[in-house]
Amino acid sequence: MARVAVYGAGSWGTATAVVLADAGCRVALWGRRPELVRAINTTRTNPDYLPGSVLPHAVTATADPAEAADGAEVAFLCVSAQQLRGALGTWAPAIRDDTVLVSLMKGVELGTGLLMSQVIAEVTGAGPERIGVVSGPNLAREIAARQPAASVVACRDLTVAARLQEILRTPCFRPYTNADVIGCELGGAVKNVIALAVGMADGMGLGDNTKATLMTRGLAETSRLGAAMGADPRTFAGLAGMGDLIATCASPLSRNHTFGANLGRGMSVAEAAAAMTQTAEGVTSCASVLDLAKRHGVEMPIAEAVVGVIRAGVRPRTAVKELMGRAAGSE
Ligand SMILES: NC(=O)C1=CN([C@@H]2O[C@H](COP(=O)(O)OP(=O)(O)OC[C@H]3O[C@@H](n4cnc5c(N)ncnc54)[C@H](O)[C@@H]3O)[C@@H](O)[C@H]2O)C=CC1
Ligand SMILES: O=C(CO)COP(=O)(O)O
Repeated sequence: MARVAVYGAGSWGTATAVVLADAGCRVALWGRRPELVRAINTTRTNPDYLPGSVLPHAVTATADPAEAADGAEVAFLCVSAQQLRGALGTWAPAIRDDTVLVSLMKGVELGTGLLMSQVIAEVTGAGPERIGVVSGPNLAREIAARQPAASVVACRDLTVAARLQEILRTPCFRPYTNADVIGCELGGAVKNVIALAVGMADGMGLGDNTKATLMTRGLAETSRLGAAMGADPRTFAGLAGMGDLIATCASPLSRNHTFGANLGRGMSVAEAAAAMTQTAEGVTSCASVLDLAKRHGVEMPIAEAVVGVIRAGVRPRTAVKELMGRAAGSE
């Protein structure tokens, strides 16, 4: 039985712990707050982040990073993207040198423009053969309810990706391997920004033509950035690209979509933020995505419009007018 650790007992860390336990692993789930850890171990649920889902007995929560790391073949990392660097700095001394480090996150670090795999490499010094990513259309509540879904496990070393695939595979969760770590991470991070835009469209009462346009052109700008960063263009047509974009933009369960919809209905950014109890990564990562685009000389008009709304107080209706007023182009 593989022993694994999941660092971060939020909604996705907890849902992934369920998948891993279903796949036959013994799972140590690290949580920051001892009271939540106690609640998870005594009620077999995560009342704060995944209420209603019963956790398998193979999942044990702990607030001690060393206890979580003990004997772990893989450490899955899942806090909000801007918190990874600091949190990993505290976990890393407890984690063995041969443990594979896997990001479950979908964001880009502000200031550095680094993807989560790159932050992991920088903080721990781990090589690419020890760093993986899981990304795909995986809304936590549907995964925890064991609805059939697929995902991508990416690692530059495909032997490691195949091992991760084995560790995560269940009758309800089907991971595909990919060596394109950067493409998978970009697909996940940028779709959150596009989901904010689609949410705004929904909130403004706009229909399916508008949303399809945002999703398709959003994927086009994601692919342009990916090409400039050396990603494999095929990744964006797959689960970590189009798949996740569709799920997130279509689902009322998506926090990014919800945040955008609240803005579209007329809430201010502060009001929309106050209405959230969980992470909507696109709200912070939109600025780092746009920063990456500028560094690579890539045009990302939808991401730019989202940054305008979130950071500069542009009204969503004005952002739509600006997008529609851009110079005509070819597809
Ligand atoms: N929820 C979902 O459906 C999915 C989420 N993701 C990604 O997973 C990442 C985490 O998201 P969720 O689990 O959904 O967020 P969440 O808001 O449910 O949980 C965030 C977790 O991070 C912890 N945390 C925050 N700051 C911390 C710090 N400084 N030190 C230690 N822990 C800290 C919180 O206590 C909480 O456990 C995001 O990048 C998100 O995009 C990816 C796939 C699906
Ligand atoms: O990444 C996700 C689904 O794949 C979850 O999206 P949200 O973070 O918008 O809820």
